[in-house]
Amino acid sequence: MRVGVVGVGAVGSATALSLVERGGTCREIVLIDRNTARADGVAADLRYAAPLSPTVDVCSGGYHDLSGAAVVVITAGVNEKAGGATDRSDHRGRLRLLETNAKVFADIVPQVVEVAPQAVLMVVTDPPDPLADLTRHLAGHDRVFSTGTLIDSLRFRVQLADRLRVRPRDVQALVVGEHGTSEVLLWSSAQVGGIPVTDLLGQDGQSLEELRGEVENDIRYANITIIEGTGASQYGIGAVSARLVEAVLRDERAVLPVAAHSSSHGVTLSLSSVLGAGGVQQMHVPTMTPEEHRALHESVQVLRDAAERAVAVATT
Ligand SMILES: NC(=O)c1ccc[n+]([C@@H]2O[C@H](COP(=O)([O-])OP(=O)(O)OC[C@H]3O[C@@H](n4cnc5c(N)ncnc54)[C@H](O)[C@@H]3O)[C@@H](O)[C@H]2O)c1
Repeated sequence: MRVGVVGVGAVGSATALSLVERGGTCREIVLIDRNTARADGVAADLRYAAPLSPTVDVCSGGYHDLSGAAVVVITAGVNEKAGGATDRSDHRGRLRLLETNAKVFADIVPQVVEVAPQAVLMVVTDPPDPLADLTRHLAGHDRVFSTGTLIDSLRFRVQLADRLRVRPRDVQALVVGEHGTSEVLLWSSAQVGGIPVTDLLGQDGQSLEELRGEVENDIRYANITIIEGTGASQYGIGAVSARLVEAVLRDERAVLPVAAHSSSHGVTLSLSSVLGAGGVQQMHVPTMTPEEHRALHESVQVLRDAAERAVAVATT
């Protein structure tokens, strides 16, 4: 199985490393970047690590090398730091990168689809959900999804686990909607060991409202906190991206909060999605309170506007 990664910056190289280290996910990884020297360098670096994993070849190349690829991961484009999207008070957040990265996608997607018409296309570049809508438009097919709110859901689980002093693996918690500032944290269904987390939190004197505010803030702006330290958020999303490629290649039908086009919402958003061969196979709306429904509705409006803008920018 061949997997392509287009955009070999911080996120693309972390994704490729995670693919190599997961082992057995794919047989061949093709790295493409407009900065060909960078793609060559990352491929050479990873090739020397590959003998420690089950058999996998890593190479750099051009779009023609994607022929026969089962999945192409798109991580090319400007990131939050370079694109000026690191201000916590700016509600647009990652949407500030929309216009610039829509133009990058107008360059990349047709070239990918020409050589790999059967490939599932996974969008990581920000803002990933409107760019996935744009990718569907440019590709002319529906085998497109974005990493969506899986990374946010993992962050939610980790933050809750810290406060509950349990391991994150045992916390079930979802974030749905936009991977961005309008995302919706589903507190009402967050559980540990079958117990609502809201029954367990706030027992040490801190009010539940205050604690919720703190957690929401930590998750909504986790990318900025990381960027303030390192310049780019890469390892978490790299691991997420490799895990999602694996779910597609193995036709796992894994239930994960990733984003695909929902015909009932008329836009790409994260819900409880079933991921396997061909990408997202089903999408289900989790049980929510009326307040959570309202917040999701607002997130959908944000995403619809952004998707329209992305298509307009890329096609004019
Ligand atoms: N979905 C998520 O949860 C998530 C998490 C972290 C970062 N991101 C996003 O991922 C993207 C990449 O971030 P990064 O930190 O790796 O950026 P980066 O600047 O390190 O790398 C981007 C790479 O894209 C390449 N590129 C740009 N235009 C190209 C084109 N037309 N064709 C081929 N290659 C091109 C650049 O040469 C560069 O190597 C950003 O949009 C960032 O915001 C998303």
